[in-house]
Amino acid sequence: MFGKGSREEGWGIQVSHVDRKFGKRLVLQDIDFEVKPAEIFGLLGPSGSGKTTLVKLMAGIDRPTSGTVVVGGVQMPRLDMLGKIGYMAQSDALYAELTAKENLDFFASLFGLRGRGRRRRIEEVMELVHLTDSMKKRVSTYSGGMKRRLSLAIAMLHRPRILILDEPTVGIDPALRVSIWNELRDMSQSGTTILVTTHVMDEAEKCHRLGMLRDGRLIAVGTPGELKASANVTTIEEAFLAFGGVRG
Ligand SMILES: Nc1ncnc2c1ncn2[C@@H]1O[C@H](COP(=O)(O)OP(=O)(O)OP(=O)(O)O)[C@@H](O)[C@H]1O
Repeated sequence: MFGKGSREEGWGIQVSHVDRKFGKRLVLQDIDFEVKPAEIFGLLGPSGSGKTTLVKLMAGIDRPTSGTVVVGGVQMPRLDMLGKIGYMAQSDALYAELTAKENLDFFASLFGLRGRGRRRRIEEVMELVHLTDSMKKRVSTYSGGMKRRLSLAIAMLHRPRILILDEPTVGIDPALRVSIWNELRDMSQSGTTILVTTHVMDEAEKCHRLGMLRDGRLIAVGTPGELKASANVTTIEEAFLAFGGVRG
């Protein structure tokens, strides 16, 4: 199911008994699950349920209060893993006064991409997010959706083994959303492990497996089919409500 990447060991993510506290507030509680190599794993949950807090631990930009996060066999956070992970945060980390091309060049340098390969890869990712014609425009003139697309292009630039995307398709129109999901599927088929957060139910259906978060707890994990079957419902939305104990 997961294509040729499934033969490669070690590029999964293991989250083991993770708690994250901010002061006295327990924002993540005993989170325990695994993302398999080359899988598209979706984290689904309402606003404030802890999705961003959890993906930051996996991206290695925060550390758990207790428990462990292991990515590609390495316990996080670890600085030398950052080059192997593509992370797209919810708020865009772009230089507004620079053009898209200058932003891409900057991140390409950080990732050690050089020469003709770098130019080709920049063209590829910009084509993918339909921004080729806006390559030379300043990011300050971009719309919100264009900034999201540029952030996605940057996250994919260095062909990371693990791609962590926090709400990647917010503000992106439906046609482009479809092409981005097609690309995510292709990447997973060629071995990239993808963790994506969403509250869009039809996107959740496209993931190989889902984890449902509610109030900092993982209330269910499984394929979309398994989750619907075990809740005896026909939609992911209903399954989420059933697992949360709040049937509509
Ligand atoms: N640095 C912090 N200090 C204190 N509280 C925090 C901090 N970061 C997050 N929180 C709290 O943790 C909870 C979970 O936040 P988080 O951003 O992880 O949720 P989310 O599921 O990603 O929500 P959304 O979909 O709205 O982004 C929230 O109540 C938030 O206020």
